[in-house]
This record gives sequence, C-alpha cells and structure tokens, in this order.
Amino acid sequence: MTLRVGVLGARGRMGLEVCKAVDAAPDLELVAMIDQGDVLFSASDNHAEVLVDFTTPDVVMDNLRWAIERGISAVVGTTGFTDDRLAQVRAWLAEKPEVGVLIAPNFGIAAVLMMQFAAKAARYFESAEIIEQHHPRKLDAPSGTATRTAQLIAAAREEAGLAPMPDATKEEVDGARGASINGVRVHAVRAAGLLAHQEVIFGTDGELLTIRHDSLDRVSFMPGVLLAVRNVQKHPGLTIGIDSLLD
Ligand SMILES: NC(=O)c1ccc[n+]([C@@H]2O[C@H](COP(=O)([O-])OP(=O)(O)OC[C@H]3O[C@@H](n4cnc5c(N)ncnc54)[C@H](O)[C@@H]3O)[C@@H](O)[C@H]2O)c1
Ligand SMILES: O=C(O)C1=N[C@H](C(=O)O)CCC1
Repeated sequence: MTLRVGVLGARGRMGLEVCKAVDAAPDLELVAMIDQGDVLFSASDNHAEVLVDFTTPDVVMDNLRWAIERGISAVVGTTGFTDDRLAQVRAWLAEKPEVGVLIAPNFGIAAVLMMQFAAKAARYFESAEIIEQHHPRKLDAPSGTATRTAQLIAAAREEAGLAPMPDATKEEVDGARGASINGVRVHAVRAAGLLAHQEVIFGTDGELLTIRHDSLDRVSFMPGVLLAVRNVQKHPGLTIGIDSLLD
C-alpha cells in the first residue's frame, strides 16, 4: 500500500523538489500537483491522504483550512506562522481530532540540529545574535528558521534566569541593530548566490561561540519532508518542527 500525497505550490522552487522526492519514494504516490489553483496533475480516482504545502505566507492558511475541513493531514514548510496563526490551526484541528498537521520552519536535519545546539548553548552566554542569509527571491524576513531559533534562545535564557543582554548602542538609523524577537536580535541578509544559511553568535567575557548552518541545495530539505509525510497521520493535532520525529 502506498501513501497518496498531494503537493501545493508544485511549480515553486521547493514544490518541484518535493514532487521529485515523492515520485522517487516507493512507498509514496504523487496523486496531485497544484499551483495557484492550476491542477498540474491529478489522479482523480485517488484523492490525497497527505498534502504538502510550500506556497506563500498569504495563502497557506486558506490551504490548511481547506485540508483540515476535508480530513486531510498536512505537512507545511511555508513560513510566516505567528502565534495567532498557530492558535487558529489548533482551533480548526479541535473540530477534526483525527487530522495531523506538521508545520516546520526548516526540514533540514542539520538545520534542526543547529537550532537544538543553539537552544542548549543559550544559557551559558550573556549575548546571542542571529544572522540569517537567504536568496533574494525569498518573500519574508526574518526567516522562519531565525524566528524559531530566537524563540528557543529566549525561552532558554528565561528558564536560566539570565538578565537582558548587555547593549549600550543607540540606533542612529532605524534597523541598524536588526529586528528584536523576544529580545534576541535577528539580522536578515538577502543576496544573489545564497540559498539558506544562518549563524548564531554567542558571546561572554573572553569567549565566542558561532554555530553555523548552510543549506547548499534544496535536496537538503527532502529527508525531513519525507519523514514528516510518512508520520504526520500518526500524530493527530499540531506538531511544530520535526524534532519529535527524529528522537
Ligand atoms: N520549511 C522549510 O524547510 C523550507 C525550506 C525552503 C523554503 N521554505 C518556505 O517555503 C515557502 C515556499 O518557498 P519557495 O522558495 O518554494 O517559494 P516559490 O515562490 O518558489 O514557490 C511558491 C509556489 O507557491 C505557488 N502558490 C501561490 N499561491 C498558491 C496557492 N494558493 N495554491 C497553490 N500554490 C500556490 C506559487 O505559484 C509558487 O509556485 C516559503 O514560505 C519558504 O520560506 C521552507
Ligand atoms: O528559501 C527559503 O525561503 C527558506 N525558508 C525557510 C525559512 O524561512 O526559514 C527555510 C530555509 C529556506
């Protein structure tokens, strides 16, 4: 028995890669490819059991509501998930308790480890800042990965009872110190030639630690996406990140 998978955003940079990966997996069947309302391919007798969404932050909520209402589980890589959006997804899922939705800001295994290492390191350093670097066609800033990393660092600092980070700087130009996410500064670089990269810089007296992750090819995200596709139905409700699937 194969698991029937549909891909939303199938013409996009990630969607194309996901279609290839699903097509190549013997236990998965690519039954639908949809992009901006165009059905590029549909095996009409076999509706999707799991939808994968790599679209844009402005359409992903409509896609998710559509899937959940129809009892279809979803794996979502699209970014832009605020706390309010996550609360809305949980509310929809409460009406369909059998449905699983997994939303991950980054499906790269090394990226997941980078976030875990950053969360572990956070309590030992006075200062922490994030520099994310992406291709210039990326629609959102900061990246979902940087936002998640900042949230994890902030939570670890709070749990350890750390004081606010030392910073006497007055911004002479708006934005010079980046965005603040829960008190953690995040700087977004966009440049041709980049794909998806992040540095987390930790500092304390006389010592620095830099944790760096580089996605050099979108194939890097595929093992994580396929892991989520294969497991999402076994995890009803909302799951954030693929960490729990890796343990
Ligand atoms: N979680 C991760 O590991 C990860 C990795 C890479 C990218 N992303 C995120 O995935 C998203 C997509 O990235 P991308 O680089 O592939 O973007 P992209 O612009 O190349 O692709 C998005 C695609 O979605 C399509 N689309 C728009 N509205 C749609 C709708 N209503 N229904 C179906 N398709 C629709 C567009 O036509 C486009 O082809 C972004 O939010 C990006 O940040 C996440
Ligand atoms: O290319 C993108 O866009 C990426 N988006 C994700 C993010 O915002 O963190 C993951 C990395 C690639």
